[in-house]
Amino acid sequence: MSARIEPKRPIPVNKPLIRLYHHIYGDMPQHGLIRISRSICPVRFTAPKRFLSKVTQPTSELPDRHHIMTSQLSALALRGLTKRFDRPAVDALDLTIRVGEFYALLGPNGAGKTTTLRMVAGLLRPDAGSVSILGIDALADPVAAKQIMAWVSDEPMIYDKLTPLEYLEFVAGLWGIDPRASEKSARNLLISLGLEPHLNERCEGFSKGMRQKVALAGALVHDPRLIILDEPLTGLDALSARHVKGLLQERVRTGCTVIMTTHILEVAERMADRIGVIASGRLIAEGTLNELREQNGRNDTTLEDMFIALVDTEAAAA
Ligand SMILES: Nc1ncnc2c1ncn2[C@@H]1O[C@H](COP(=O)(O)OP(=O)(O)OP(=O)(O)O)[C@@H](O)[C@H]1O
Repeated sequence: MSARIEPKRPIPVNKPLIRLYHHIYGDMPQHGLIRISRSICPVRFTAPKRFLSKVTQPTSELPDRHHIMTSQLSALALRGLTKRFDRPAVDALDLTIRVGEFYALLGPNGAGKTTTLRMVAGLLRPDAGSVSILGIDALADPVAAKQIMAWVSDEPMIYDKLTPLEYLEFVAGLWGIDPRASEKSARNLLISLGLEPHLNERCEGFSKGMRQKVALAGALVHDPRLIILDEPLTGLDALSARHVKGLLQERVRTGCTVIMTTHILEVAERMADRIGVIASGRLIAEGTLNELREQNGRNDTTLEDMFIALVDTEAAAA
């Protein structure tokens, strides 16, 4: 059932909104910041100009697309990245991902994948080490890093009082993009994910898979060059998974870099240019599928067999 949002209705500040806001601005919103203004671009920020200027002002260090494609920059370089909770979760991790790669980060439960990606996305402070995103020191300049990066968590962060189109307008507004300029690409993005029949329905009635797709579309609104996804295909039906995979492959074709964690090894096998396997917070194997096969002396084996053998060997040595 379709439920249009009434114009000029204030949006209460709630948890998903706070998480989204915090992710982009690294700060907390206050009550009354957000107001729906007009039906054509219904979602507007009223107060956070000081934050908007942070994300919209061109950063001189921000590399342009041509420079990214022609330089020797890494899309992501982690050096000695370390995070400890009660024990080490990420242990002096070194990882380099090239521009334009589709990289699958694999590992058993608790290996440190999400913790690594949360540090890259600026949601968790490392105890030690460095994070460089397209040459930008993400720890020293997190706002500049976020301008060129998308983070899609395994728990979709969407504001479900809005329709998908309004949500994307809202996110575009957070990035300081004129909603009129972003409307067409937002619509196309949602359609490419199979959400056309639901463009004007409130997200609150959506299934988990539909919410995941809206969250993915929202993360791509500012045209990021590095897309980081934590388990993006879990819980998606076959058609939805195909839509998501198609969208990610399309982005890679246009020069974006994608880093994805997944437990669905067939997806990594089919889609990834390179695969990294981590266990106990350390990289234990990396390469193309064929390189991994060569390294492990298993010429015709599946990724699943290789993964299980690698993880078993690591566990036995620990
Ligand atoms: N906020 C936290 N507080 C305490 N321990 C944590 C926290 N977040 C993660 N950990 C611990 O850090 C380790 C790595 O967790 P992480 O979520 O990064 O693993 P993962 O590889 O993403 O696992 P999964 O495949 O199950 O999602 C685990 O031992 C986990 O219990």
